[in-house]
Amino acid sequence: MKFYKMHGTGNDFVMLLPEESKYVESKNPSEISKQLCDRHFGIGSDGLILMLSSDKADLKMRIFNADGSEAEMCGNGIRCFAKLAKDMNIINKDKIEVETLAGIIVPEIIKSDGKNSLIRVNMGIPNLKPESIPILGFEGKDSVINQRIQINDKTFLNVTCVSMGNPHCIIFMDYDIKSFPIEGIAPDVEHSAWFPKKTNVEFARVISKNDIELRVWERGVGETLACGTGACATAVAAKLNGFTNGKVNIHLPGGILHIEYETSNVFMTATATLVFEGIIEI
Ligand SMILES: N[C@H](CCC[C@H](N)C(=O)O)C(=O)O
Repeated sequence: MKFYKMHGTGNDFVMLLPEESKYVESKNPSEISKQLCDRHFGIGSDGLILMLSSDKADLKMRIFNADGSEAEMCGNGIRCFAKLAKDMNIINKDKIEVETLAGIIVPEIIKSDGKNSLIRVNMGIPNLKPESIPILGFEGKDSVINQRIQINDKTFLNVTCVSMGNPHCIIFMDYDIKSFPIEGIAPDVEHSAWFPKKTNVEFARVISKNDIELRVWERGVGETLACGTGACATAVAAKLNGFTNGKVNIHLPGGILHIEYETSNVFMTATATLVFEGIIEI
């Protein structure tokens, strides 16, 4: 089976074209994702992305995490998806509509030099309602902004929660997040009873009105070099808390994601890169 290995600011994916995607979908995509994403026994990646036909949009994208769980959306992944669909002539336009479990998402190729493409994505409208994150314990509230929750007997956190179709729990810190041992608390947050569908966990330090430093512990993966929906959710959370303006550079270990958010849709601009292609037996 042919596959394409791609990344968006260091968040890497095994990508399949429609024929292979249909085959995998007809088998057990969750198990296959675990096999292909394994960094020792498989190709190695943060996730598996299927490219499928859609009766609601130009194409349909399904994203499976390295642990086999299916996510609603993937920001870095949809940039890779748009690049691959155009480069392989699956679609012959630069701006496409993609059906996802988070709704119709619209990536647009701004420029491309073959290996790398610059892509701007309309990521849709963030959802702040507790029942949409979902997070328990805030019934009747409109949002969860800077709220204190207890994670375990020794950990209390001030959190802001945002859904980009997938759940995000953002923790703002005012000290060096590079050296902070996020693996010490992130898994407990990811699997906390507060979050019935688990959650992605963001550790953010505001550098200026236009810059945030970010590390992300992703649901179903662990720490990644970048997270597109996480960067969008963090930009929304920072604006809601009055920390930043509408245009924010999110500085992640894998690179910078440029986010625009005023009051409605969130836009993300960054690159997508083809690393290699290959054949694997499954
Ligand atoms: N692990 C995420 C899905 C991948 C999102 C991330 N890679 C991105 O770029 O948005 C979740 O379970 O919600």
